Amino acid sequence: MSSLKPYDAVLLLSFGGPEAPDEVMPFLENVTRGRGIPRERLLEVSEHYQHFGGRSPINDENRLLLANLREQLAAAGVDLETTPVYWGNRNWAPFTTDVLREAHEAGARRVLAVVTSAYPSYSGCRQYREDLAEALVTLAHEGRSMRVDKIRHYFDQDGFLQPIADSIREGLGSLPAGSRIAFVTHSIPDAMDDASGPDGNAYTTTHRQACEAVVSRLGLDTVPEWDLVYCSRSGPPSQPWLEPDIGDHLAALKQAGAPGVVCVPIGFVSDHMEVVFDLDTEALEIAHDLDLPFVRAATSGRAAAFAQTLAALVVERAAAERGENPDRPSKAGPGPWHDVCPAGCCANLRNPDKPAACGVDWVLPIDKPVQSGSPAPVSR
Ligand SMILES: CC1=C(CCC(=O)O)c2cc3nc(cc4[nH]c(cc5[nH]c(cc1n2)c(C)c5CCC(=O)O)c(CCC(=O)O)c4C)C(CCC(=O)O)=C3C
Ligand SMILES: [Fe+2]
Repeated sequence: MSSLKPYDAVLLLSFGGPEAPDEVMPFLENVTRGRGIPRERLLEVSEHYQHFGGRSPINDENRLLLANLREQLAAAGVDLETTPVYWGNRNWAPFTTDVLREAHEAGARRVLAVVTSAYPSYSGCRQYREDLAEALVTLAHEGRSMRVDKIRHYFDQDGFLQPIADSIREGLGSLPAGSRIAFVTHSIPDAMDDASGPDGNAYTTTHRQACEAVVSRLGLDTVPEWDLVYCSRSGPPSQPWLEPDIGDHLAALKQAGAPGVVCVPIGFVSDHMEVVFDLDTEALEIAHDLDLPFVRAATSGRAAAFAQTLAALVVERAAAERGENPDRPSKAGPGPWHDVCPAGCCANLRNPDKPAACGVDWVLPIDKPVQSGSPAPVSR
C-alpha cells in the first residue's frame, strides 16, 4: 500500500451545477454574487439550462470522475478506507464547507484538493483557493482546524492531452482533407488574463502550450492549421474579453474557404453546459447555417487516462510534501507548474487582499495554524 501521507483525504473540487429547473436561478445567483454580470445575461444563461430540463451535466460528469479517481488511486496502491476521496463544489451542493466538515469529522486534518480546471486564471485557480480559505475559516470557528493543499495545474499532462489528440484524429478522419482545428476555451476578461499566473497572461499562454502539444501528438504528415478561440463571454460589452468568439470564427473560416472544422473544447475538462450548449447547440447551428462540416472533439474528463494522470499528481504531491524528490512530468510548455502559488498569483483584481489557501502567503487567521511544511514554489 502506498501512503498519501501527510494527507489523510483527497477532495475533488469543482464548479457545481443545478439539477432541476427550480435550482437554476439560485445556482446562477451563487455563481455571479457580487460580480457585475448583467441581469440580461443571467436570464439568457438560465434559458440554456432550461433547454436541458434545468439540469446541468456537470455533476454527473463529476460523479463519474470521482469514481474513476477512486479507482485509479486504488490502482496506485492507495488505501481508500484510510484515505477517502470526497467531492465538493463552489456553487452547488455538495458545498465545499460541508464536505470538509464531513472529512474533519471522519478524522482528516490535511486534505489534498484536485480542482476540475486544467489552467491557471483567477476563475480556475485563485477563486477556488479563496473558497477553500473561506471554508477553512468557517470550520476553524467551529474548532475544526484543517489545512488544504492543491495539486499543480495539469494542462501539460499525458492523460489530459492524449484523449484530446485521439479524438481530434478521429474527427479529422470524418472531415474533408484540409479541415481546420478550432480549439475553444472559456472567454475571460482581458484584464483577468493579464493577471493570470505569477507573471501574467498564463491563461492564454498555457492554453497555447496545450494546443501545440496536442497538435504535435496527432502524428499527421500535414499539420492541420489551428486557432485558439473563445466561448461563453458574459461581462458587459464595454469590457474587453478574449476574442474571437467561436461563432465569428466559424464564419471567418467559411469565408477563407476552409472545408471543415473540428471544434475542440480544450479549455474544459468535461462536457458541462458551456460545451453542450455553446458548442454542441449554438456553434453547431452556426456551422450548419454556413454549410461548414463540423465535428466536436471529446473532452478528456471521462477517459481512464485522465483520472490516472490526476491520481499520479496526487501521489507526486504527497511524496513532495514528505520531502522526497518525485519525478515531475510535463509534456507541454517549459516545465512543471508550481505546487504552491506564489503571492499575487492569478490576482483577484476586485479584492486583492482576499485570503486564499494553497499559497505561500496563506496562514489560517484564527486558532493554531496547521504546521506548514510546503516546499518552496518551483519557478518556471
Ligand atoms: C475560466 C472559466 C472556467 C473554466 C475553469 C473552471 O472549470 O473552473 C469556467 C467554468 C465554468 N463556468 C460555469 C458556469 C458559469 N460561469 C459563469 C461566469 C463566468 N465564468 C468565467 C470563467 C470561467 N468559467 C468568468 C470569468 C465568468 C464571469 C463571472 C465571474 O467572473 O465569475 C456563469 C454566470 C453566467 C454567465 O455569465 O455565463 C456561469 C453559469 C461552469 C458550470 C457549467 C455547468 O453548469 O455545466 C463551469 C465549469
Ligand atoms: Fe464560467
